[in-house]
Amino acid sequence: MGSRSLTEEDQAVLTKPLQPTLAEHAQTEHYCRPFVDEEDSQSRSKLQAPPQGQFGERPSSSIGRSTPLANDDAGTQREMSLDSSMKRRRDEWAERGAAKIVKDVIDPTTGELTKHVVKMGINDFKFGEELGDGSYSSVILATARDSGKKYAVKVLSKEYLIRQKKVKYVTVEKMALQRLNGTKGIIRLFFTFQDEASLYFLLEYAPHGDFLGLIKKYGSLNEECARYYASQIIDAVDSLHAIGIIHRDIKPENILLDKGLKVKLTDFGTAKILPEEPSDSADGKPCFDLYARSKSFVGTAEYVSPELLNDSYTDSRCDIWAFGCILYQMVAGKPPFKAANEYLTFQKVMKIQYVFTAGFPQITKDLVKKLLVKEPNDRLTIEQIKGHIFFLNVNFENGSVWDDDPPEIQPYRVNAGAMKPLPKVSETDTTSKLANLQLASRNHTETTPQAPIATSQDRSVISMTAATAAFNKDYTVQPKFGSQPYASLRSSSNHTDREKSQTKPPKVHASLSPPSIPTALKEKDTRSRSSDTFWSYYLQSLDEHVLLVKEVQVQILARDSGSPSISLDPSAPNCKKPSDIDTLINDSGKFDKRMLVITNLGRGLVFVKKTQKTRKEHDLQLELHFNQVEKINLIHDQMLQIEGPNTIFIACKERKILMKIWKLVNNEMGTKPTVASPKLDHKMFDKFISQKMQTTRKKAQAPPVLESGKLVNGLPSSCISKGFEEGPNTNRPTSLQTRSSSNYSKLLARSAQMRKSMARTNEK
Ligand SMILES: Nc1ncnc2c1ncn2[C@@H]1O[C@H](COP(=O)(O)OP(=O)(O)OP(=O)(O)O)[C@@H](O)[C@H]1O
Repeated sequence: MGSRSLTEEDQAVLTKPLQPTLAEHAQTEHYCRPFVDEEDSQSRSKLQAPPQGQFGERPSSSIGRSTPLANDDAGTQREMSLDSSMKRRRDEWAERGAAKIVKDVIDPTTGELTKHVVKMGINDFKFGEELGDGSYSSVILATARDSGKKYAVKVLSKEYLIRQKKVKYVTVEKMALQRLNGTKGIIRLFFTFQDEASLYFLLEYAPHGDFLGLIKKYGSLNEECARYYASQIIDAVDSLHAIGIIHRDIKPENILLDKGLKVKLTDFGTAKILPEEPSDSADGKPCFDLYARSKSFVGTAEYVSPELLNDSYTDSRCDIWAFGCILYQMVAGKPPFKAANEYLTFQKVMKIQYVFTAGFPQITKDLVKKLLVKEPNDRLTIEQIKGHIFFLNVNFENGSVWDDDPPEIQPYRVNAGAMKPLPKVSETDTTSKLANLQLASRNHTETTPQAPIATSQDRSVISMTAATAAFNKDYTVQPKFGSQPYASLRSSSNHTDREKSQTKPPKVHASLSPPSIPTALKEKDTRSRSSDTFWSYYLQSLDEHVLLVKEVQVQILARDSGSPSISLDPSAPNCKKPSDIDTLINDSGKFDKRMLVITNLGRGLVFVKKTQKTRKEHDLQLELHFNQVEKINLIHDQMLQIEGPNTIFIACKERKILMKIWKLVNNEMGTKPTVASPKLDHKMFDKFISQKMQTTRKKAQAPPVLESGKLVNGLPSSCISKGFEEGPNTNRPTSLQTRSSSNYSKLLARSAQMRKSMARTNEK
């Protein structure tokens, strides 16, 4: 490696933009003061640049990052062994690569303040621990030798940048940070310098790490903390946009916490710097087109906006989408869109497929719902966000957002206050902030989250904008049919719950204990507390997407006279929209029909209408019989595909529900049923799943594919067999631009095409 491999053009790109001009440095002179004094600077400019071994060697890291070692004895020894030509090159770089800083110096004889230009480079700092590493840089703690002040130095290997064609990101990052210098909530860039092998960004040090670390440490943040940080994040985003910069990769890892635990946005490598538009505004403020579309495939899967995936463009509203994801994550402890791999995450984002965790605070939920909206035009604007009731007591005008100390960091705990519905205001009260924001909310079109799957005509899939759940505590509801626990109903998609359900046999409750019914609903209809009314309330308050609501024919037999059965009636109409559920409820608030409801949280509910007073629901054994089922596929561990005249997909988190259905459908196909034993079922299913998982894992990042030509996660399997060879699925999401973006673009384009052609085939 080394400079010889660089073309002149590369050198020009790398050298020129990264050398701040005197004018640029003049802005930062007051920050430069700690580094040098007059005397030092003179000698320092003559100092030798670091030896090749220190900064010029190929790094051992697989991605080829260059990490400066501490300037220690080892370095001195290596320096002794340098040959003279290397020393000469290094000296040249010390001169050429140093930053020129304008510095105020008091003349000792006259006492006058004069400006001097001094050079600052690698030898002015002592390097310490690595603070973090990104996809194309390492960030190292550096201490100024003279003042002892701490800085974060972002080190980028020139060779890696060129090889990976990332030079433009560095240029963009520098330009964006220079434009933003001094903006509240943005990490400060003091200056940049370079040596033969690396580029260095001298950044303000954020000693409390990144926001992801904070969320992980506490698991989640309570509303007060979430509000405190959300107000800073949105205010920083507002400032960015006001000066024509779109971040495009906002995520918790790119939000640092400074010494006062306040927000500092960082990592502007994939930012979009907007050109200034002609403006006739009287205030003379620069004008930018924040809706100018850009086609770059940048961002991070979990925070990427749906318009980039669906329509291949983004604008400033992608930052608002990311803000919505982060707000959700603060309270829920995990991002709203997360799957086993990026492909599946994209699928969720494209379909706005997310659910609120149990007990998610109402007001925060309202804001998140209005941010995670597919159509960018329907997303709240920053102004509307600041006016949302979530920020009722936050004053964005007087600087208190940045001046106030952070509250004590506490995780979110469900509390009665958080579950209160949004306060109402009168239409006539237009003076208060509350009124404005309520009216703004009213005018805002609420977008219905879409059903997670929508590819096959045959599939009976509907989506439901769920009304707010009012589950004050996590609960386990276990309807008991006969001696066997049948379905475990859980209030959240919480992993812990799931894990528990996978390792322990399910708890058996004596009777079905209902989740708490929202007070408002209780008031609305107190006619009946019968189980069917309960279920209707329950369904309406689910924070889930209903995948299937199907009328069923029920034949209930006494326990001792054989297996009772429930069969899906293929001729019975499917519910097409959520309000259809209401049509199935009669005047006295009871279901007229028998229904099977499958939801995406694993609440595969079978509502069985009691036919005889004497018979209790929990004494029934249920079976599902699907007429003319041709084939049943376990698409992955949470989804069954049942093929036949009515092909349906059933998504369940609860494996035992899938297991039961799978087994019973198999039975319908002629396989002898095994003796129903929940334990046995679990074992069999565990075995099946672990085999499935092993095969899946072997296929690296590719989503599970069963057979070619079959739909997998809503897409033909042929679409998804390639393109995921890069990058492991780590806990810390990585930016997309660091991978081969063409893979994703191609993949998405191909899958869109396939979906279209499948839809056409279905129509025919
Ligand atoms: N100023 C700073 N102070 C403290 N730590 C920092 C600072 N800048 C960066 N870091 C740490 O280094 C990590 C990587 O930094 P950064 O995101 O700027 O690198 P990158 O190569 O641009 O990453 P990405 O993969 O997101 O593109 C951050 O997540 C953070 O933990």
